[in-house]
Amino acid sequence: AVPPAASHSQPTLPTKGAGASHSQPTKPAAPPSAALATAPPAEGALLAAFLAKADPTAHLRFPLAATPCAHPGVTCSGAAGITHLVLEQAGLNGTFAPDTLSGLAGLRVLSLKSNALHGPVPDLSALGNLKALFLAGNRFSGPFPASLASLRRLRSIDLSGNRFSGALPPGIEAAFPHLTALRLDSNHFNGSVPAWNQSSLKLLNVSYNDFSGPVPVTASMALMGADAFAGNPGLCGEVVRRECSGSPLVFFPGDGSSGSATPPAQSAGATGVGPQRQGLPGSSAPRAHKVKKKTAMTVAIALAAVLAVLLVCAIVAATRGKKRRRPSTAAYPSPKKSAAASQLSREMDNSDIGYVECVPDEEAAAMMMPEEKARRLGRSGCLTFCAGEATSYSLEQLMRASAEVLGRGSVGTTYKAVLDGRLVVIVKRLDAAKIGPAASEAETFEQNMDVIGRLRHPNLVPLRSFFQAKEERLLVYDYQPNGSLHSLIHGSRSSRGKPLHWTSCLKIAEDVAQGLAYIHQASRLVHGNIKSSNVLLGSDFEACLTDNCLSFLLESAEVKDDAAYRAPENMKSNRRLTPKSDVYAFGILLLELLSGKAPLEHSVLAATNLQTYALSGREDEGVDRERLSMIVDIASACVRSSPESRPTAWQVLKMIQEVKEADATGDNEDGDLDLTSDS
Ligand SMILES: Nc1ncnc2c1ncn2[C@@H]1O[C@H](COP(=O)(O)OP(=O)(O)OP(=O)(O)O)[C@@H](O)[C@H]1O
Repeated sequence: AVPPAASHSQPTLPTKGAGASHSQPTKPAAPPSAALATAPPAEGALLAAFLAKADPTAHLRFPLAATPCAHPGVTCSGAAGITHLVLEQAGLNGTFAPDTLSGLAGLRVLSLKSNALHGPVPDLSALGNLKALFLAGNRFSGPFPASLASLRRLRSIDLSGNRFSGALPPGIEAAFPHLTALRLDSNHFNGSVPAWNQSSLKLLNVSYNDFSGPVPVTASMALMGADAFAGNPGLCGEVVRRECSGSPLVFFPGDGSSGSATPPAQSAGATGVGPQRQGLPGSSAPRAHKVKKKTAMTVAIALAAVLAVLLVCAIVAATRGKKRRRPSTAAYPSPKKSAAASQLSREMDNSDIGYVECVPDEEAAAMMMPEEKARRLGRSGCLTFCAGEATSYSLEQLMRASAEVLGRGSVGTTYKAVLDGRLVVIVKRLDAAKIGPAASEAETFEQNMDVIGRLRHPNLVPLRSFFQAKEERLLVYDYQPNGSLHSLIHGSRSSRGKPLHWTSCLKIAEDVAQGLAYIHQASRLVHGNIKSSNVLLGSDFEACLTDNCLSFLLESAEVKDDAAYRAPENMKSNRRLTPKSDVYAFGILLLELLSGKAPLEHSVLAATNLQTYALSGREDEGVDRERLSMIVDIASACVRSSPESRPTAWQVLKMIQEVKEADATGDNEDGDLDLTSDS
């Protein structure tokens, strides 16, 4: 993207605490009294080393080595030494040399704004006290300085108006817990925009880059407005008011149903949307009738390639003298009996994993497979890591992990596994008997997992990696330490649950709506199994949806004990799941959250006064009743019988946020929500 000439007329971030204005070159960064302090002699030398490269023409004429604190732009503070270095519009036209400023351990503010520095930014990870970094308006190039990710005190970062390029490092959205301002505009960054959700964030600008894909739906980012994302033609989503067109999904070719036997044409007609653009379809009908010849051939070739690779791998493994693990003959462990941790491979009672047949010889794999796929398989010993994230454990480590069974859900058994005694993950082992044949077809499974694995949002439990071989399929998720919303609301059997506090309800409702809106807009996916046991609480008690979009795995759309969340249109007719089915389930969840009661069956909904039902058991003190009933109104809109008249997840999110805002400001005037379906 070519940044507009005017882009730098935008206000730049103030150099907080520095007292320096943009138009006042190298003005001292702190009150004069601070300048009386002295920096350790070594700091003067480091500064001199920096300037030797950054200011090759000695434009600044710094009397550095001896008395750096006396120079304009340098502030020192007692034992901390140099705390502020503000060299703005100082004519620096060289490079930022490594091992120079990174030695200023007490540095809190570094501003090199509006110079002509070029080349990469060196490793700054030693600046553990840095709170503000301003490098705007230079010619820095290379990737986003990855070393910044370890500077957890950083609050303001301005890299705008440079020549940085490439994708932002994975996990960068969580690197700065106190982030207040981030400017990356007018660079050449590409890839997806991370889901920053720090409540402290007041300014974010990623405009005029080459970012693409959906703008994540988070409360903080939604506040920024479209301008913050302008000039990235590939961005889409509600925030930039551009529809995300074309689904990256490649599911069962020609099949438009989701766990349904409904013919595709009927399903598509019912919603007016083509089968490739909606939901995660599953199929119980014989695939042979549905798959076109060409696709069948492609699949056959791919399968042959996979088999060939497995064969080559097996030979390689055998010649390397790798030991196969003995398959265990123990029966499936019962969830109750398996409280004590044992090795995951033993818990799983499966020989296929033990074969580790697909520990591929990279060269052999490359001969048989497309380069990209071979690279991925080669990287992780057949564990595929999602969203381009680095391999952080191997299949072997996973198999060695101590594990306990947490439960058996609709698609398989869930284990909590501890890898090498430190990393805790959740492993979902899919049950071949419960998965539809189409979903378990290798190529389809991988493609779907690839798509689902790309979902990254603070309110979604991320799928980190997956594995498949023969009949075996594993999904690895982050462990969420604080239990499920179901346990929180209903308690254990011994302790009767009661409705959660109003502010918790509001926060959880917003979190879940954010995650859901993201799923719907990001890839036009459908969650397919919204319920309180699939809402887990993260380390900060943030609510996160899990089992995202796994409904495509199910052989049939039948859901036994969770029927209450099922939208009426999916009850009998087996119509495929749509975003509006998710909205229905969300409405039921909202009523469950407010009332503290079990989810309401559709058959009794119509005859129930939802306001009385949801609010009668609540004992809120000092809470405006009006707000409570506004949330019930939102839930009522979600559970309307006709899918068309339900709001979208995005509209639901906006309404919840309105209530939350009104609650925070004590505002009574704007109490009316627009609950019409096309609001
Ligand atoms: N990422 C996770 N972190 C912590 N606990 C988890 C995680 N994922 C699942 N669990 C817990 O494991 C248990 C079993 O989950 P599982 O998904 O197998 O069953 P379910 O949610 O009851 O059914 P379904 O498959 O229909 O979603 C649940 O109690 C759930 O709270």
